[in-house]
Amino acid sequence: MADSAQAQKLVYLVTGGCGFLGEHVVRMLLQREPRLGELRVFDRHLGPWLEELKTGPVRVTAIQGDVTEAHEVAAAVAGAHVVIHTAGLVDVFGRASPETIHEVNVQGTRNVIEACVQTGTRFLVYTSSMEVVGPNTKGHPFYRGNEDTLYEAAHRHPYPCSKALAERLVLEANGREVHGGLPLVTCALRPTGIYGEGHQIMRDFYRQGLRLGGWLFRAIPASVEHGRVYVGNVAWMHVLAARELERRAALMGGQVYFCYDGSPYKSYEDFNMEFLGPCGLQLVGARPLLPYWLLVFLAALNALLQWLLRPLVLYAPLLNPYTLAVANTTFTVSTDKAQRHFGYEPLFSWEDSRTRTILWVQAAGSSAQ
Ligand SMILES: NC(=O)c1ccc[n+]([C@@H]2O[C@H](COP(=O)([O-])OP(=O)(O)OC[C@H]3O[C@@H](n4cnc5c(N)ncnc54)[C@H](O)[C@@H]3O)[C@@H](O)[C@H]2O)c1
Ligand SMILES: C[C@@H](CO)CCC[C@@H](C)[C@H]1CC[C@H]2[C@@H]3[C@H](O)C=C4C[C@@H](O)CC[C@]4(C)[C@H]3CC[C@]12C
Repeated sequence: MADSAQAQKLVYLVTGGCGFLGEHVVRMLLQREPRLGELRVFDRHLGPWLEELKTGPVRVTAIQGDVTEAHEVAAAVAGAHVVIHTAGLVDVFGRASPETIHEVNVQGTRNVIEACVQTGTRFLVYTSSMEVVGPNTKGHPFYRGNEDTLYEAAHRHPYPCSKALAERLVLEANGREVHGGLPLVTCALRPTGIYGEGHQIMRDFYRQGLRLGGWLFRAIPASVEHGRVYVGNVAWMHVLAARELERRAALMGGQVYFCYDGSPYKSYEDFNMEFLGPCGLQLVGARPLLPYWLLVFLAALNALLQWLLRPLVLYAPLLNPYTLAVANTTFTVSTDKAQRHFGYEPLFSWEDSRTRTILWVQAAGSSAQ
Protein backbone atom coordinates (compact mmCIF):
# COMPACT_ATOMS: atom_id res chain seq x y z
CA MET A 1 0.00 0.00 0.00
CA ALA A 2 1.78 3.15 -1.21
CA ASP A 3 1.87 6.21 1.04
CA SER A 4 1.95 9.04 -1.53
CA ALA A 5 -0.91 11.36 -2.42
CA GLN A 6 -1.23 9.35 -5.64
CA ALA A 7 -1.75 6.23 -3.51
CA GLN A 8 -3.03 3.15 -5.20
CA LYS A 9 -6.75 2.58 -4.73
CA LEU A 10 -7.40 -0.38 -2.46
CA VAL A 11 -9.86 -3.25 -2.53
CA TYR A 12 -11.45 -4.04 0.85
CA LEU A 13 -13.57 -7.06 1.69
CA VAL A 14 -15.93 -6.99 4.67
CA THR A 15 -17.36 -10.39 5.62
CA GLY A 16 -20.64 -10.19 7.51
CA GLY A 17 -21.00 -6.72 6.00
CA CYS A 18 -24.79 -6.77 6.30
CA GLY A 19 -24.88 -7.47 10.05
CA PHE A 20 -25.32 -5.00 12.89
CA LEU A 21 -21.61 -4.17 13.15
CA GLY A 22 -20.80 -5.03 9.52
CA GLU A 23 -23.17 -2.38 8.10
CA HIS A 24 -21.49 0.29 10.24
CA VAL A 25 -18.05 -0.88 9.09
CA VAL A 26 -19.17 -0.72 5.46
CA ARG A 27 -20.61 2.78 5.82
CA MET A 28 -17.58 3.97 7.81
CA LEU A 29 -15.18 2.72 5.13
CA LEU A 30 -17.12 4.60 2.47
CA GLN A 31 -17.08 7.78 4.55
CA ARG A 32 -13.61 7.66 6.06
CA GLU A 33 -11.23 5.57 3.93
CA PRO A 34 -9.88 7.83 1.19
CA ARG A 35 -7.86 5.07 -0.47
CA LEU A 36 -10.89 2.86 -0.99
CA GLY A 37 -11.29 1.86 -4.64
CA GLU A 38 -13.61 -1.12 -4.34
CA LEU A 39 -15.62 -2.39 -1.40
CA ARG A 40 -16.74 -6.00 -1.44
CA VAL A 41 -19.55 -6.82 0.97
CA PHE A 42 -19.80 -10.55 1.64
CA ASP A 43 -22.72 -11.96 3.61
CA ARG A 44 -25.08 -14.90 3.70
CA HIS A 45 -27.99 -12.44 3.65
CA LEU A 46 -27.53 -9.26 1.63
CA GLY A 47 -29.40 -6.16 2.82
CA PRO A 48 -31.48 -4.07 0.38
CA TRP A 49 -29.73 -0.91 1.70
CA LEU A 50 -26.61 -1.98 -0.23
CA GLU A 51 -28.27 -0.86 -3.46
CA GLU A 52 -28.18 2.82 -2.51
CA LEU A 53 -24.41 2.57 -1.90
CA LYS A 54 -23.78 1.41 -5.45
CA THR A 55 -24.46 4.88 -6.86
CA GLY A 56 -21.46 6.50 -5.10
CA PRO A 57 -17.91 7.02 -6.38
CA VAL A 58 -16.55 3.79 -4.84
CA ARG A 59 -17.37 0.53 -6.54
CA VAL A 60 -19.48 -1.53 -4.10
CA THR A 61 -19.74 -5.23 -4.90
CA ALA A 62 -22.33 -7.27 -3.03
CA ILE A 63 -21.42 -10.94 -2.73
CA GLN A 64 -23.89 -13.40 -1.36
CA GLY A 65 -21.86 -16.21 0.14
CA ASP A 66 -21.19 -18.44 3.10
CA VAL A 67 -17.92 -18.31 5.05
CA THR A 68 -18.15 -22.04 5.64
CA GLU A 69 -17.75 -22.59 1.88
CA ALA A 70 -14.01 -22.30 1.23
CA HIS A 71 -14.36 -21.75 -2.53
CA GLU A 72 -16.85 -18.90 -2.07
CA VAL A 73 -14.54 -17.22 0.41
CA ALA A 74 -11.49 -17.66 -1.83
CA ALA A 75 -13.33 -16.14 -4.80
CA ALA A 76 -14.36 -13.12 -2.72
CA VAL A 77 -10.89 -12.61 -1.22
CA ALA A 78 -8.96 -12.91 -4.51
CA GLY A 79 -7.50 -9.52 -5.39
CA ALA A 80 -8.48 -7.84 -2.09
CA HIS A 81 -5.79 -5.88 -0.25
CA VAL A 82 -7.49 -5.95 3.13
CA VAL A 83 -10.06 -8.25 4.74
CA ILE A 84 -12.19 -7.23 7.69
CA HIS A 85 -13.69 -10.49 8.94
CA THR A 86 -16.71 -9.67 11.03
CA ALA A 87 -19.07 -12.45 9.91
CA GLY A 88 -20.04 -14.67 12.77
CA LEU A 89 -22.86 -16.58 14.34
CA VAL A 90 -23.71 -14.60 17.49
CA ASP A 91 -25.80 -16.98 19.53
CA VAL A 92 -25.87 -17.24 23.30
CA PHE A 93 -29.52 -18.26 23.41
CA GLY A 94 -29.34 -21.80 22.05
CA ARG A 95 -30.90 -21.01 18.68
CA ALA A 96 -28.17 -22.76 16.69
CA SER A 97 -26.42 -26.04 17.48
CA PRO A 98 -22.89 -25.97 18.94
CA GLU A 99 -21.70 -27.65 15.72
CA THR A 100 -23.14 -24.87 13.55
CA ILE A 101 -21.62 -22.17 15.77
CA HIS A 102 -18.24 -23.89 15.49
CA GLU A 103 -18.57 -24.34 11.74
CA VAL A 104 -19.36 -20.67 11.07
CA ASN A 105 -17.08 -19.05 13.62
CA VAL A 106 -14.06 -21.37 13.56
CA GLN A 107 -14.11 -23.09 10.15
CA GLY A 108 -15.35 -19.86 8.55
CA THR A 109 -12.36 -18.01 10.01
CA ARG A 110 -9.99 -20.76 8.91
CA ASN A 111 -11.39 -20.41 5.37
CA VAL A 112 -10.78 -16.65 5.45
CA ILE A 113 -7.16 -17.14 6.58
CA GLU A 114 -6.48 -19.82 3.97
CA ALA A 115 -8.03 -17.65 1.27
CA CYS A 116 -5.69 -14.80 2.23
CA VAL A 117 -2.69 -17.14 2.07
CA GLN A 118 -3.71 -18.67 -1.27
CA THR A 119 -4.60 -15.42 -3.02
CA GLY A 120 -1.89 -13.15 -1.60
CA THR A 121 -4.03 -10.87 0.59
CA ARG A 122 -1.77 -9.51 3.32
CA PHE A 123 -3.93 -7.66 5.83
CA LEU A 124 -6.61 -9.24 7.99
CA VAL A 125 -8.58 -7.63 10.82
CA TYR A 126 -10.72 -10.03 12.82
CA THR A 127 -13.74 -9.09 14.95
CA SER A 128 -13.22 -11.08 18.09
CA SER A 129 -15.11 -10.52 21.35
CA MET A 130 -14.59 -9.66 25.00
CA GLU A 131 -15.93 -13.16 25.61
CA VAL A 132 -12.64 -14.63 24.45
CA VAL A 133 -11.51 -13.48 27.90
CA GLY A 134 -14.69 -13.60 29.95
CA PRO A 135 -16.77 -13.40 32.03
CA ASN A 136 -15.79 -16.91 33.00
CA THR A 137 -18.20 -19.50 34.34
CA LYS A 138 -16.87 -18.98 37.88
CA GLY A 139 -18.22 -15.43 37.99
CA HIS A 140 -14.82 -13.81 38.60
CA PRO A 141 -15.02 -10.05 38.09
CA PHE A 142 -12.89 -8.42 35.40
CA TYR A 143 -12.89 -4.87 36.71
CA ARG A 144 -11.63 -2.25 34.23
CA GLY A 145 -9.02 -4.64 32.95
CA ASN A 146 -6.84 -4.32 29.88
CA GLU A 147 -5.26 -6.65 27.29
CA ASP A 148 -2.55 -7.67 29.78
CA THR A 149 -4.78 -8.28 32.79
CA LEU A 150 -4.46 -11.84 34.05
CA TYR A 151 -7.83 -13.60 34.12
CA GLU A 152 -8.88 -17.22 34.22
CA ALA A 153 -10.59 -17.63 30.84
CA ALA A 154 -12.60 -20.82 31.23
CA HIS A 155 -15.19 -21.32 28.52
CA ARG A 156 -17.85 -23.93 28.19
CA HIS A 157 -20.50 -22.22 26.12
CA PRO A 158 -20.16 -22.84 22.33
CA TYR A 159 -20.13 -19.14 21.37
CA PRO A 160 -17.17 -17.93 23.50
CA CYS A 161 -15.38 -21.23 22.82
CA SER A 162 -15.71 -20.62 19.08
CA LYS A 163 -14.60 -16.98 19.31
CA ALA A 164 -11.55 -17.96 21.38
CA LEU A 165 -10.53 -20.67 18.90
CA ALA A 166 -11.06 -18.38 15.93
CA GLU A 167 -9.09 -15.56 17.52
CA ARG A 168 -6.20 -17.95 18.18
CA LEU A 169 -6.22 -19.05 14.51
CA VAL A 170 -6.06 -15.42 13.39
CA LEU A 171 -3.21 -14.50 15.73
CA GLU A 172 -1.22 -17.62 14.87
CA ALA A 173 -1.59 -16.85 11.17
CA ASN A 174 0.29 -13.57 11.62
CA GLY A 175 3.56 -13.82 9.72
CA ARG A 176 2.51 -16.70 7.46
CA GLU A 177 3.78 -16.37 3.94
CA VAL A 178 1.03 -15.50 1.49
CA HIS A 179 1.02 -16.09 -2.27
CA GLY A 180 3.75 -13.81 -3.65
CA GLY A 181 6.07 -14.39 -0.71
CA LEU A 182 5.15 -11.57 1.68
CA PRO A 183 3.95 -12.09 5.26
CA LEU A 184 0.33 -11.99 6.39
CA VAL A 185 -0.36 -9.32 9.04
CA THR A 186 -3.30 -9.93 11.36
CA CYS A 187 -4.87 -8.44 14.45
CA ALA A 188 -8.02 -9.05 16.48
CA LEU A 189 -10.40 -6.48 17.93
CA ARG A 190 -12.42 -7.43 20.99
CA PRO A 191 -15.62 -5.43 21.43
CA THR A 192 -17.48 -5.58 24.74
CA GLY A 193 -21.29 -5.45 24.40
CA ILE A 194 -21.95 -3.31 21.32
CA TYR A 195 -24.91 -0.91 21.27
CA GLY A 196 -26.22 1.62 18.79
CA GLU A 197 -28.35 1.84 15.67
CA GLY A 198 -29.34 -1.66 14.60
CA HIS A 199 -28.99 -3.32 18.03
CA GLN A 200 -31.82 -5.82 17.98
CA ILE A 201 -31.71 -6.80 21.67
CA MET A 202 -32.12 -3.13 22.67
CA ARG A 203 -35.10 -2.85 20.35
CA ASP A 204 -36.57 -6.04 21.84
CA PHE A 205 -36.23 -4.67 25.40
CA TYR A 206 -37.97 -1.49 24.25
CA ARG A 207 -40.86 -3.40 22.73
CA GLN A 208 -41.11 -5.60 25.82
CA GLY A 209 -41.26 -2.48 28.01
CA LEU A 210 -44.02 -1.02 25.85
CA ARG A 211 -45.99 -4.26 26.13
CA LEU A 212 -45.63 -4.09 29.94
CA GLY A 213 -47.13 -0.60 30.03
CA GLY A 214 -43.80 1.25 30.11
CA TRP A 215 -42.14 -0.75 32.90
CA LEU A 216 -39.04 -2.92 33.01
CA PHE A 217 -38.09 -4.78 36.17
CA ARG A 218 -34.61 -4.81 37.64
CA ALA A 219 -33.08 -8.29 37.76
CA ILE A 220 -29.37 -7.50 38.12
CA PRO A 221 -27.75 -5.49 40.96
CA ALA A 222 -26.80 -1.96 39.89
CA SER A 223 -23.28 -2.58 41.23
CA VAL A 224 -22.44 -5.17 38.53
CA GLU A 225 -20.60 -3.27 35.77
CA HIS A 226 -21.01 -4.45 32.18
CA GLY A 227 -18.74 -3.14 29.42
CA ARG A 228 -20.48 -1.46 26.46
CA VAL A 229 -19.14 0.28 23.41
CA TYR A 230 -20.86 2.29 20.67
CA VAL A 231 -21.11 0.58 17.27
CA GLY A 232 -19.83 3.64 15.39
CA ASN A 233 -16.66 3.64 17.47
CA VAL A 234 -16.19 -0.11 17.02
CA ALA A 235 -16.54 0.39 13.25
CA TRP A 236 -14.08 3.29 13.31
CA MET A 237 -11.59 1.17 15.21
CA HIS A 238 -11.83 -1.52 12.51
CA VAL A 239 -11.27 1.04 9.75
CA LEU A 240 -8.25 2.55 11.51
CA ALA A 241 -6.73 -0.81 12.39
CA ALA A 242 -7.11 -1.97 8.78
CA ARG A 243 -5.53 1.26 7.52
CA GLU A 244 -2.54 1.13 9.85
CA LEU A 245 -1.76 -2.60 9.65
CA GLU A 246 0.80 -2.20 6.87
CA ARG A 247 2.66 0.83 8.21
CA ARG A 248 2.77 -0.57 11.75
CA ALA A 249 2.95 -4.27 10.92
CA ALA A 250 5.75 -5.00 13.38
CA LEU A 251 3.85 -3.40 16.25
CA MET A 252 0.29 -4.44 15.42
CA GLY A 253 0.78 -7.87 13.83
CA GLY A 254 -0.55 -10.66 16.05
CA GLN A 255 -1.98 -8.22 18.61
CA VAL A 256 -5.37 -8.04 20.31
CA TYR A 257 -7.18 -4.81 21.16
CA PHE A 258 -10.24 -4.31 23.31
CA CYS A 259 -12.74 -1.91 21.74
CA TYR A 260 -13.47 1.03 24.03
CA ASP A 261 -14.85 4.55 24.09
CA GLY A 262 -16.31 7.03 26.57
CA SER A 263 -19.46 5.00 27.33
CA PRO A 264 -20.05 5.00 31.10
CA TYR A 265 -19.52 1.98 33.34
CA LYS A 266 -22.93 0.74 34.45
CA SER A 267 -24.92 -2.42 34.94
CA TYR A 268 -26.45 -3.92 31.79
CA GLU A 269 -29.93 -2.74 32.72
CA ASP A 270 -28.93 0.74 33.93
CA PHE A 271 -26.97 1.26 30.74
CA ASN A 272 -29.96 0.28 28.61
CA MET A 273 -32.05 2.80 30.55
CA GLU A 274 -29.81 5.58 29.22
CA PHE A 275 -31.72 5.02 25.96
CA LEU A 276 -34.96 3.42 27.05
CA GLY A 277 -35.58 6.06 29.74
CA PRO A 278 -35.78 8.93 27.22
CA CYS A 279 -38.05 6.68 25.13
CA GLY A 280 -40.53 6.63 28.03
CA LEU A 281 -39.69 3.41 29.90
CA GLN A 282 -38.98 3.12 33.62
CA LEU A 283 -36.86 0.54 35.44
CA VAL A 284 -38.65 -0.58 38.58
CA GLY A 285 -36.62 -1.28 41.71
CA ALA A 286 -33.41 0.10 43.15
CA ARG A 287 -32.50 -3.51 43.86
CA PRO A 288 -33.38 -6.73 41.95
CA LEU A 289 -37.02 -7.58 42.45
CA LEU A 290 -36.41 -11.33 42.46
CA PRO A 291 -33.88 -13.08 44.71
CA TYR A 292 -30.85 -14.32 42.80
CA TRP A 293 -31.56 -17.99 43.58
CA LEU A 294 -34.95 -17.63 41.86
CA LEU A 295 -33.32 -16.18 38.73
CA VAL A 296 -30.88 -19.09 38.73
CA PHE A 297 -33.82 -21.45 39.02
CA LEU A 298 -35.75 -19.74 36.19
CA ALA A 299 -32.67 -19.75 33.97
CA ALA A 300 -32.18 -23.47 34.61
CA LEU A 301 -35.87 -24.10 33.95
CA ASN A 302 -35.58 -22.28 30.62
CA ALA A 303 -32.60 -24.45 29.70
CA LEU A 304 -34.54 -27.58 30.60
CA LEU A 305 -37.60 -26.45 28.60
CA GLN A 306 -35.38 -25.63 25.64
CA TRP A 307 -33.96 -29.15 25.73
CA LEU A 308 -37.36 -30.84 26.19
CA LEU A 309 -39.11 -28.81 23.49
CA ARG A 310 -36.29 -28.95 20.95
CA PRO A 311 -37.85 -31.80 18.91
CA LEU A 312 -41.07 -29.77 18.60
CA VAL A 313 -40.27 -26.08 18.68
CA LEU A 314 -37.36 -23.71 19.22
CA TYR A 315 -37.68 -22.20 22.69
CA ALA A 316 -34.88 -19.64 23.10
CA PRO A 317 -35.67 -16.97 25.72
CA LEU A 318 -33.16 -14.26 26.70
CA LEU A 319 -32.67 -15.70 30.17
CA ASN A 320 -30.58 -18.86 30.43
CA PRO A 321 -27.77 -19.88 32.78
CA TYR A 322 -25.13 -18.43 30.46
CA THR A 323 -26.77 -15.03 29.79
CA LEU A 324 -27.54 -14.71 33.50
CA ALA A 325 -23.88 -15.34 34.34
CA VAL A 326 -22.71 -12.80 31.74
CA ALA A 327 -25.18 -10.13 32.86
CA ASN A 328 -24.44 -10.80 36.54
CA THR A 329 -20.62 -10.70 36.43
CA THR A 330 -18.64 -7.49 36.31
CA PHE A 331 -16.68 -7.24 33.06
CA THR A 332 -15.35 -3.82 32.06
CA VAL A 333 -12.25 -2.65 30.24
CA SER A 334 -10.02 0.34 30.70
CA THR A 335 -7.18 0.53 28.20
CA ASP A 336 -5.42 2.83 25.74
CA LYS A 337 -3.64 0.15 23.71
CA ALA A 338 -5.43 0.98 20.44
CA GLN A 339 -4.55 4.64 20.93
CA ARG A 340 -0.88 3.82 21.52
CA HIS A 341 -0.57 1.30 18.69
CA PHE A 342 -2.59 2.88 15.90
CA GLY A 343 -3.79 6.27 17.05
CA TYR A 344 -7.40 5.32 17.78
CA GLU A 345 -9.55 7.96 19.44
CA PRO A 346 -13.33 7.47 19.61
CA LEU A 347 -15.03 9.24 16.74
CA PHE A 348 -18.31 9.64 18.64
CA SER A 349 -18.59 11.14 22.11
CA TRP A 350 -20.81 9.45 24.67
CA GLU A 351 -23.40 12.22 24.16
CA ASP A 352 -23.47 11.62 20.37
CA SER A 353 -23.58 7.85 20.80
CA ARG A 354 -26.46 8.18 23.24
CA THR A 355 -28.46 10.57 21.08
CA ARG A 356 -28.03 8.49 17.94
CA THR A 357 -29.08 5.34 19.79
CA ILE A 358 -32.14 6.98 21.34
CA LEU A 359 -33.32 8.24 17.95
CA TRP A 360 -32.89 4.77 16.48
CA VAL A 361 -34.72 3.03 19.35
CA GLN A 362 -37.63 5.45 19.01
CA ALA A 363 -37.89 4.83 15.27
CA ALA A 364 -37.22 1.08 15.36
CA GLY A 365 -39.47 0.40 18.35
CA SER A 366 -42.52 1.79 16.64
CA SER A 367 -41.86 0.34 13.19
CA ALA A 368 -41.56 -3.22 11.93
CA GLN A 369 -37.73 -2.86 11.31
N1 LIG B 1 -23.04 -7.66 19.08
C1 LIG B 1 -22.10 -7.62 20.03
O1 LIG B 1 -22.33 -7.13 21.13
C2 LIG B 1 -20.73 -8.17 19.74
C3 LIG B 1 -19.75 -8.02 20.73
C4 LIG B 1 -18.48 -8.53 20.50
C5 LIG B 1 -18.17 -9.14 19.30
N2 LIG B 1 -19.13 -9.28 18.35
C6 LIG B 1 -18.74 -9.92 17.09
O2 LIG B 1 -18.98 -9.00 16.05
C7 LIG B 1 -19.30 -9.69 14.85
C8 LIG B 1 -20.58 -9.13 14.28
O3 LIG B 1 -21.61 -9.30 15.24
P1 LIG B 1 -23.03 -8.61 15.08
O4 LIG B 1 -23.49 -8.27 16.44
O5 LIG B 1 -22.96 -7.55 14.05
O6 LIG B 1 -23.87 -9.85 14.59
P2 LIG B 1 -24.89 -9.96 13.37
O7 LIG B 1 -25.55 -11.27 13.51
O8 LIG B 1 -25.75 -8.75 13.29
O9 LIG B 1 -23.92 -9.95 12.11
C9 LIG B 1 -23.25 -11.08 11.69
C10 LIG B 1 -23.33 -11.12 10.18
O10 LIG B 1 -22.62 -12.28 9.75
C11 LIG B 1 -23.40 -12.91 8.76
N3 LIG B 1 -23.14 -14.34 8.73
C12 LIG B 1 -23.47 -15.24 9.68
N4 LIG B 1 -23.11 -16.47 9.28
C13 LIG B 1 -22.54 -16.33 8.07
C14 LIG B 1 -21.97 -17.23 7.15
N5 LIG B 1 -21.96 -18.54 7.40
N6 LIG B 1 -21.46 -16.75 6.02
C15 LIG B 1 -21.49 -15.43 5.73
N7 LIG B 1 -22.04 -14.53 6.56
C16 LIG B 1 -22.55 -14.97 7.71
C17 LIG B 1 -24.85 -12.66 9.14
O11 LIG B 1 -25.72 -12.81 8.03
C18 LIG B 1 -24.77 -11.24 9.67
O12 LIG B 1 -25.03 -10.31 8.66
C19 LIG B 1 -19.39 -11.16 15.20
O13 LIG B 1 -18.21 -11.79 14.80
C20 LIG B 1 -19.51 -11.16 16.72
O14 LIG B 1 -18.96 -12.31 17.27
C21 LIG B 1 -20.40 -8.80 18.53
C1 LIG C 1 -31.14 -11.25 33.10
C2 LIG C 1 -31.81 -10.31 32.14
C3 LIG C 1 -32.57 -9.29 32.92
O1 LIG C 1 -32.91 -8.09 32.31
C4 LIG C 1 -30.83 -9.64 31.22
C5 LIG C 1 -30.25 -10.59 30.20
C6 LIG C 1 -29.38 -9.81 29.30
C7 LIG C 1 -28.54 -10.69 28.36
C8 LIG C 1 -29.44 -11.23 27.29
C9 LIG C 1 -27.38 -9.86 27.82
C10 LIG C 1 -26.47 -9.40 28.99
C11 LIG C 1 -25.08 -9.28 28.44
C12 LIG C 1 -25.22 -9.53 26.95
C13 LIG C 1 -23.98 -9.99 26.19
C14 LIG C 1 -22.81 -9.02 26.32
O2 LIG C 1 -23.23 -7.68 26.13
C15 LIG C 1 -21.70 -9.30 25.40
C16 LIG C 1 -21.83 -10.09 24.31
C17 LIG C 1 -20.61 -10.36 23.53
C18 LIG C 1 -20.81 -10.55 22.07
O3 LIG C 1 -19.69 -11.17 21.49
C19 LIG C 1 -22.09 -11.25 21.70
C20 LIG C 1 -23.29 -10.73 22.45
C21 LIG C 1 -23.08 -10.78 23.97
C22 LIG C 1 -22.92 -12.24 24.37
C23 LIG C 1 -24.31 -10.17 24.69
C24 LIG C 1 -25.57 -11.04 24.51
C25 LIG C 1 -26.75 -10.63 25.39
C26 LIG C 1 -26.36 -10.54 26.87
C27 LIG C 1 -25.99 -11.91 27.41
